[in-house]
Amino acid sequence: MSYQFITSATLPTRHGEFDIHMFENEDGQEHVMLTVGLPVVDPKLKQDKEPNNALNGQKTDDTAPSIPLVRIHSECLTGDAFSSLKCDCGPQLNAAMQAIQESGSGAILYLRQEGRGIGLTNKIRAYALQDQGHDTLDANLMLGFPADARTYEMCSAMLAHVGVDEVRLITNNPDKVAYLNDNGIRVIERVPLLVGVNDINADYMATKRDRMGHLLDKDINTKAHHNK
Ligand SMILES: Nc1nc2c(ncn2[C@@H]2O[C@H](COP(=O)(O)OP(=O)(O)OP(=O)(O)O)[C@@H](O)[C@H]2O)c(=O)[nH]1
Ligand SMILES: [Zn+2]
Repeated sequence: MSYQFITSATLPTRHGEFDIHMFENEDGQEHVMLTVGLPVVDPKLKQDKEPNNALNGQKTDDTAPSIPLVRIHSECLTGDAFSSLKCDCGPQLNAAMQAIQESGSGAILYLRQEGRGIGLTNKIRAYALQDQGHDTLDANLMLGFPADARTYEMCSAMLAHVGVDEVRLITNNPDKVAYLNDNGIRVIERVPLLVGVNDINADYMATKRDRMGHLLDKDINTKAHHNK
């Protein structure tokens, strides 16, 4: 699948101003990238790596803070827009936007892969099964879906648009780190992000840790009481 840049504009937010870039694949599926301090690379200059780096004004030295801070965020309408307490997505998105603004250089890749890639209606079907006592992973399997149906293949094209091939990645999900490292984007550092844990989603977080390989503290339940 190929991904094409369509258009961009500025986007002022309560965290600060971002540039918002729109990408589309052949099926018309849209993905969104918010950036700070990352000039667009002229595709005509792409063959020559050194001039691009100089053009970007980044990576002029090799110290970690000059490497852009990047968050790959999968769409979660219920968490991102409706303040759902069933997951940690909304607080994660806000914390990442804030951290990227403070760092002065970075990107949010907002991937339209709602419900770990099964879509919103199927995620709500999975929520209905969770209302009956099944966990997030079993609910997906009971509906005939894999535990996680996402891909990160669009990330390379999106990051190439702003000349980024090394990142400090904000995530607890080792799949994202592995995917980037295997596909030409070097993850220099994984930056953990533990926000938005509460009494309602503590079991969901524990399932992600115990059954889905997420790199989360052992004492999530304790954290729930002072990290709302
Ligand atoms: N199918 C399904 N999707 C869910 C459920 N809860 C959240 N999601 C989706 O899961 C995605 C977020 O995935 P998470 O596992 O929370 O986090 P992650 O992106 O893998 O990892 P981090 O980078 O550490 O946040 C979003 O697309 C949500 O819509 C659920 O119970 N079932
Ligand atoms: Zn969510």
